[in-house]
Amino acid sequence: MGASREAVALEGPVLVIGAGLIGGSIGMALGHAGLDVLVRDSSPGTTRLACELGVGREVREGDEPQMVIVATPPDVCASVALDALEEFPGACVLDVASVKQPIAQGVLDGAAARGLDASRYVGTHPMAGREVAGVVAARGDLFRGRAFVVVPTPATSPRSFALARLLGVELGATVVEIEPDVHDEAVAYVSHVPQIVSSVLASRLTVASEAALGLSGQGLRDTTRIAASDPRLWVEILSANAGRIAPILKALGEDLDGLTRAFETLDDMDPQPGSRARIARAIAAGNDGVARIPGKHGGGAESFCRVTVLVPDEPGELARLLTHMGEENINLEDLRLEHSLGQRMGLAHVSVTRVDEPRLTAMLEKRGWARAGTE
Ligand SMILES: NC(=O)c1ccc[n+]([C@@H]2O[C@H](COP(=O)([O-])OP(=O)(O)OC[C@H]3O[C@@H](n4cnc5c(N)ncnc54)[C@H](O)[C@@H]3O)[C@@H](O)[C@H]2O)c1
Ligand SMILES: O=C(O)C(=O)C[C@]1(C(=O)O)C=C[C@@H](O)C=C1
Repeated sequence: MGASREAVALEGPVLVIGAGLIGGSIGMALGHAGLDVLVRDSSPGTTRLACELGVGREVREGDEPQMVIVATPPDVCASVALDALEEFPGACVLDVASVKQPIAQGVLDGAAARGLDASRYVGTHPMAGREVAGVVAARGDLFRGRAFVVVPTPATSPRSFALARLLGVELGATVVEIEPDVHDEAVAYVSHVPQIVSSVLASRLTVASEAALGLSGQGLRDTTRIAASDPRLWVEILSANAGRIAPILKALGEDLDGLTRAFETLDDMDPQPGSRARIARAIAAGNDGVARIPGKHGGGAESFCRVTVLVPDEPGELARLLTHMGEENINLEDLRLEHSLGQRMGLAHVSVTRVDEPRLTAMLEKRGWARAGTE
């Protein structure tokens, strides 16, 4: 498939079906690039909201999209894609779901049964998202610098494949081609099991005391951010990849059982030899695993520099820091706050481009802000 590419341009119109976080973010990015973006959601109110938020415009009679992007939950992707193949006979139809094999199979089987042209279908998966759902959380720069996986089926035409690649490029992402089952095995490791572990870990906090939670630092926040994800969406994603998730969870369970035994014996008056070594091995194996993740923050953030500034916990202080940056014409790329109840200082993690970093450092010094580190 990769070898035979046609000269084709992504010109639009592009119809986005499913105007949530991902569909909305794609629409915003493509609209920003000057394409005519059409929006359709099963909820008419969401369609209107998406249009008001700048995702695109509503579909009009006679519209003939060049591309249809299905950004609905995974359980309905295949049927929505099949309906789109039927409704728009000139369009390339793709989906962006987090699992690929069952959807590809559903489209191929459905197309054969309904006499539709499956060569116009191609699966994709932008490897970027957020823990919040819905179009209100959409951002046009969500996919910049991230992987955009293109997952053709044996039926996908070179034209559809080329258009899907062009979509990834237009989103500012790095295009990667993978087969459906290889994709699903990969995301079980890098996305699905991490989601489950984060959720299970965070669920332990429901029995922790208020006093304990008041001590929460960045370690807990780093490991639980995605525990805020939407259960309705994730039950569909995870159940569509159950066979690949189960063995990884089983291995994880065995690791946890071994560690549990080690901690139980360490707690005895006469601990068994080897328990400390077992714990050390577990932490060291984690070092090995994390060292294999390419790029510290994943993709695009590499080009940013994160400066941590101490901000007094007083009204208006954060606004004062941002005003100082604005006055020096330093563009804020991202901002994350770390602040725990009862602490007199908060940490503002301010991301700027590497080019802006020296000016930010100089400004902080000049205006008397304390810096707690730079990454
Ligand atoms: N959230 C992420 O981090 C992420 C990242 C990459 C890919 N994905 C995939 O993108 C897809 C959308 O996820 P999301 O996070 O944007 O979800 P979301 O809940 O924010 O949006 C889904 C939208 O689809 C609409 N919808 C549901 N059924 C529909 C139908 N039959 N026809 C038209 N619209 C319908 C909903 O009303 C909603 O507006 C999923 O398949 C998901 O696996 C999600
Ligand atoms: O960063 C997040 O919030 C995500 O959950 C993104 C994430 C991921 O696991 O990397 C989640 C699901 C998607 O299918 C793709 C991306």
